[in-house]
Amino acid sequence: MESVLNNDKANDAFAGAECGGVLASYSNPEKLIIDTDPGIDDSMAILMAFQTPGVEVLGLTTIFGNVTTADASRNALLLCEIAGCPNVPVAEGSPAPLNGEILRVADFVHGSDGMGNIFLPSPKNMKIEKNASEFLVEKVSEYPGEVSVLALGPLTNLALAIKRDSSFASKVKRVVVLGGSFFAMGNVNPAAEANIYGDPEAADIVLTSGANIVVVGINITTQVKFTDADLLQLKESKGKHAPLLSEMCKFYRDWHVKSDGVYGIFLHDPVSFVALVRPDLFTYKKGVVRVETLGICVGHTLMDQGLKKWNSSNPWTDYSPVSVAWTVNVDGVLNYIRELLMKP
Ligand SMILES: O=c1[nH]c(=O)c2ncn([C@@H]3O[C@H](CO)[C@@H](O)[C@H]3O)c2[nH]1
Repeated sequence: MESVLNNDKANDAFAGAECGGVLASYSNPEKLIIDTDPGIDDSMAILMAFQTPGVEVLGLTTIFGNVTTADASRNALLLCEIAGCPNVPVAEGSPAPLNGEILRVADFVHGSDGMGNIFLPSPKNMKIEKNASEFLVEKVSEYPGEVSVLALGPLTNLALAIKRDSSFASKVKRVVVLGGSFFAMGNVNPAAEANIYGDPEAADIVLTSGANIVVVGINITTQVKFTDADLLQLKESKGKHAPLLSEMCKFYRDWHVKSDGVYGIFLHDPVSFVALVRPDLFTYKKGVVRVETLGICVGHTLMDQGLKKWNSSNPWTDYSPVSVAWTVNVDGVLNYIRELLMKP
């Protein structure tokens, strides 16, 4: 897979980004919508996107997961303001999964404000009137084949966009999904990862939709950590958003110590953003992915790796394959994240 940034431009990658990260020299910026439930690591990824030259953030769409959908919209508006891009639209998404039942909001991971209990003042701007699925359909229809979506939360809004417009899957350029855990354990329970668990029906619709999809599971993202030493380096750095992010990360770090015995943090959402702009830092395997929607393994993602010619058809038969991140260049991804977050 090609990098969004060609080599010459990659060398300039951290110089002089404007709002939306678009440099004048980028005649063809990557148009991006971030579907998100911010969330501490979501906030990191969003601020990284705004700082990345060659990436034009068309808007943020919001979803429940780490916080309620209403709080996700508030945090998304705040993040646009903090990034210096207050006019980037925020379209609020579904308050609940397709089956109507929110099983949990992960305030124990992100604090009751979703930002590590730092309780920032309210944003000045308002969400737009269009809802998330309307906004997603509108933008992919306006720029067919040009809009990428970075999906950092449960996939309800994307499933609703697919239901709203049967050509959505063919018009979206690419969807990078942070979700699932492939042949590894989950983070909600042994079977399920939080984003897929948040709306398994939606995830199954999106992953079998035929869209050009890259899935980054937590079997990949948990390989990329900021240790306590990295967090200290972030705090002491001259990064534009370093003071805010290091304040936010305290709560998230303490959760990792309690929950995983990790003295640091997993960089789930930033790693997924890197998969979008530097796909060359990962390898991929293609296969059909289905999601369990019933029983004790609800939310489990299971991929047919294509290792066997099945004797009869099964629930994986005849669906389009997706690209599943298989390996990650940990140092390459960490360096990319450090550059974006720690450089002035
Ligand atoms: O419910 C959760 N439990 C966790 O342990 C956990 N660790 C991280 N996360 C968030 O869910 C996504 C990855 O599964 C990211 O947005 C994390 O912030 C978690 N959510």
